[in-house]
Amino acid sequence: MSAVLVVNSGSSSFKYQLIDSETEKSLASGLVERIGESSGHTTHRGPNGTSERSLEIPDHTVGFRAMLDAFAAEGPSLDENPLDAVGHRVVHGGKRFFEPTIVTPLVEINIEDLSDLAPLHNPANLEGIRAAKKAFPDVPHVAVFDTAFHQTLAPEAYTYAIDAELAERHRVRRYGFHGTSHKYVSETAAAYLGRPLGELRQIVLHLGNGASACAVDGGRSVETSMGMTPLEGLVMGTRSGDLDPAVLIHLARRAQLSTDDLDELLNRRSGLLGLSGRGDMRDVRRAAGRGDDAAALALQVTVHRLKHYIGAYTALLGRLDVLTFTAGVGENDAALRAEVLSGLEVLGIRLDPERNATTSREARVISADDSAVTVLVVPTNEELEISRQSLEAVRGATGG
Ligand SMILES: Nc1ncnc2c1ncn2[C@@H]1O[C@H](COP(=O)(O)OP(=O)(O)O)[C@@H](O)[C@H]1O
Ligand SMILES: CC(=O)OP(=O)(O)O
Ligand SMILES: [Mg+2]
Repeated sequence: MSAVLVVNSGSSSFKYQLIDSETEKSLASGLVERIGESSGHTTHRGPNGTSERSLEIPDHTVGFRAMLDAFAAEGPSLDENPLDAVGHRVVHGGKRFFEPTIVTPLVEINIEDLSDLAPLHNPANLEGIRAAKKAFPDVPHVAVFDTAFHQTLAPEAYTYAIDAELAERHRVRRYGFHGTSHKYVSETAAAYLGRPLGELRQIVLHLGNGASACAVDGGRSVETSMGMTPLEGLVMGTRSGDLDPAVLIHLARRAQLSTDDLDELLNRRSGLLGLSGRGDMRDVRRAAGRGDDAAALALQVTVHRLKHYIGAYTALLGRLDVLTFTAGVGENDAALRAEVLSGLEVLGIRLDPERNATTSREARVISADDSAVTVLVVPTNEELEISRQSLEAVRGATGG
């Protein structure tokens, strides 16, 4: 059996999955967490169940080694499942990368060059690539970019209304992110409903630690809420999402915040964390349930912003057929889904409370039978999509 190893690196963690190249079955998956802290943690799910270890993981190279140790100790054996490719999630591909791309030294330089446009993500993605190349020097490594799916945005959607020449020189425009997830989820939604992708107008809400909305017309991304960087748009775990750009100017002048301070503030100390002191939605919800006003407001701001985007994207699409929730919060937080959709009957959206409250790991309908818009929960699987695209790239390169 041959397989694809997929690495989804974040700033302080990475997720991985070993996926059978023929059957697409997940042979193993896991998570390496708290990289850079003194007490790192690995979770590995293989053929013998789940195993966990705590150890110091100073960087991604050590983290990658810890993952290989878990494969060696718990299986499945990487010798018995030779790798066709290692697929890497890379968040920012700029204007250059639209396709899954075999990683060469030049590609690495380009990914590094885009780091200032995705400071939480691209440096970590690159560290993961370098660690993986050291461990598997003879296997093709493929980068799959979050930005790729949004290459179909029209100029009026990707252009910011600032000095055109300055914007061009500094690559300032909307790129959009979570594209691998938006693509996978919108295609899965159409297949699940047995309706032609080309005829559907969809909104996908990817609500994880990072969060973004995407309007998908006939399978093409036509608008998305993240912008030049993964900071714009929805309220996220630690990121602010939308705000008046003059807030930055004001804080620079009045609170003497430097550009690095502002970067840190908006990317790492805002969103749910900034509003309520907690960046994890489960903690925010628990606190709100106990009567914590700051947590309740954080939820209200999150919900208000989501309604705003659903309305705007329905208008842009001209009609809405399918609305899908995905990622950690979208898949699991039934209360949030109900809050977001309440009052949206004007758009033809009617939730079925019982269907919404059901927990499941499968794609499912949560709208009422008389809802004009079909509302779904579809678990995302960025790793599966990356493995598919990695195999395509490798087979394309070898003409196989
Ligand atoms: N049962 C749940 N209810 C609410 N939120 C949840 C639940 N389970 C997970 N989450 C949220 O999902 C988020 C992580 O989502 P995920 O898609 O894994 O994000 P990322 O890939 O960005 O790390 C966490 O911040 C957590 O708040
Ligand atoms: C692009 C992005 O925000 O990714 P994540 O949600 O994994 O942080
Ligand atoms: Mg994610």
